[in-house]
Amino acid sequence: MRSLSSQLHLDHSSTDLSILLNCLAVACKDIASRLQQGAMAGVLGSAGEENVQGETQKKLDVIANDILKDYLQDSGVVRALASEEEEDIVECSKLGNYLVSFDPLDGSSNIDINSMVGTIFSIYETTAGGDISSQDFLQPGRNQVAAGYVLYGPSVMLVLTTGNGVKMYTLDQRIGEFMLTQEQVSIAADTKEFAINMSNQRHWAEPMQRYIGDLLAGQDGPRGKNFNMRWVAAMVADVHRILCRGGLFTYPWDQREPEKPGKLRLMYEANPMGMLIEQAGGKAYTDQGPILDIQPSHIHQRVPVILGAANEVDACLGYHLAP
Ligand SMILES: O=P(O)(O)OC[C@H]1O[C@](O)(COP(=O)(O)O)[C@@H](O)[C@@H]1O
Ligand SMILES: [Mg+2]
Ligand SMILES: [Mg+2]
Repeated sequence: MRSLSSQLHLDHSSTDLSILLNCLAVACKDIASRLQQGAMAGVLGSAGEENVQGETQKKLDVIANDILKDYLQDSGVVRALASEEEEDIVECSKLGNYLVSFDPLDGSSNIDINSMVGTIFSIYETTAGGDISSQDFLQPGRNQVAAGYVLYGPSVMLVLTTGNGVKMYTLDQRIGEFMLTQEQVSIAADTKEFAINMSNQRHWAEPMQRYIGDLLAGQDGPRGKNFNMRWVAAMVADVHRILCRGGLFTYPWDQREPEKPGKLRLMYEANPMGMLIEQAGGKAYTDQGPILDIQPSHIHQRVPVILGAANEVDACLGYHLAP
């Protein structure tokens, strides 16, 4: 069995990138241990504050954010970070060569019901030595040098790409190490499973209404096959299922808040998941084009997301192109 650090060494990741990835892994082990304590440590429930997105923060959103910030600031290799829970970027080390964006706890509505949550991260290189600003973060997802997530489920898993496929690691709790458990993750091009929050159906655009309507029609409809549906309400867990057994995930545009073109955040949800999905042979799009080609305009920008099995993403996009 190979540990994360041995694998990073074999992958020829630059030393600084290995330091950064190991540092993220340690921070997530710390978060996992707080989650495991749950109600016993008094960490459940609301923090009584709102984040920059106007969402009520859970105590664990704040705790996970602080843990990641502390470890990354002390790593010596991070120039600055951006987080869902921070309005502005946070400067780290002047000598650092990496920019890290993260969602400290994805799926936080699951915390209080002891269901799955995760940490999602996206890494860019930077040469910005002097002043650094949020502008330095506004690079297309195509420029990411690494992306991944840690899923806090029945087992704790790290899923990582450094641009050469996707690997899965499982935390061996006895020795406190992430061990390589799947070397080549690959998503089948076809699927019979989709993930969407159906309660928003009436708010979607007409092409998405038609597409999902045809999936629901099953073998009697134009698709000629029955589809199953799953929704964990944590993108990290829904994407993990897709990497494990295929499927399509979408959080589409809807008309509820016209100034927000989607719910999911580009820099620390859509881009890192987009890189993982593409690296596993799937597709990651908005209704306009590939997520990874978007030129971001804001660190907290939102986008519609359609990702997963390549042929099914194409099928969904076909409805958006059709007259
Ligand atoms: O509650 P909804 O509308 O189904 O939204 C669920 C989506 O919201 C998110 O939870 C947003 O993430 P946060 O918990 O980090 O805010 C996604 O992970 C998930 O796909
Ligand atoms: Mg999230
Ligand atoms: Mg979050």
